[in-house]
Amino acid sequence: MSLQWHEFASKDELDLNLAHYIAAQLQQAIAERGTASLAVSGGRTPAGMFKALRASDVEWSKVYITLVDERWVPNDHADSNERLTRENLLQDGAAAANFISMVNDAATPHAGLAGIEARLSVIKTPIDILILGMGDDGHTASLFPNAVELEQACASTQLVAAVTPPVAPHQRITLTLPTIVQARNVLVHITGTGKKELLNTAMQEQKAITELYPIRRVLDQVKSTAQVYWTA
Ligand SMILES: O=C1O[C@H](COP(=O)(O)O)[C@@H](O)[C@H](O)[C@H]1O
Repeated sequence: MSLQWHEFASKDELDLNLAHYIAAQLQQAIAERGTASLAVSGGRTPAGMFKALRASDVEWSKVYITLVDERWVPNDHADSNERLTRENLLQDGAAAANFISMVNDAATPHAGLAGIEARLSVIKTPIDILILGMGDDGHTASLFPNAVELEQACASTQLVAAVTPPVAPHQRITLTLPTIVQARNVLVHITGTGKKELLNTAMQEQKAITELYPIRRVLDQVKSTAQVYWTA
């Protein structure tokens, strides 16, 4: 496993550079394979990058977009990663992209899982570009430390798994670790000195640490060189 760091002087600079890179990768995938697949994270970090990306010159109708993970809430809920993506990325030219939602009408993600798995079959794997965030507890996607479903989600042969975060709100659905690490291009998008320190801690060579932080488990198994996009 190797990590390539890109550091920026401001959030605007990070958002523009990351969006520019993703747009170029999407166009390259379209040129090579006819379509491109993109999996995006939610949370507080990506909105600015989404706005920059939607302004990029990409053949959006050839792009298939899904989420890295979703909170099990209606898609117009304030905490919905789909709502964040629709409001900030799937606008203007990018509205032509094909979006695959990660929620359905089932009462729980466990009950809805088979339907979401089937729906995601339109996404070609390995996913071309996959953008990870990281929480303050070292979770990435919705692979949470100490979640009862964590080991299953890290070993599953399925695309998605249902997860119950021990502390964070809402049950979740997440791409499984094997789905994530097979992606052609894995990007980690984080901001703040706390997250930089946390990621450096998670990457230390101690077995207890490797097992503690899901971000480490993922980055240890990524097939390509993962790239970190960071600003203070
Ligand atoms: O709950 C989630 O958290 C992580 C990190 O979010 P952030 O607000 O700290 O940027 C995010 O990557 C994930 O998609 C989301 O569901």
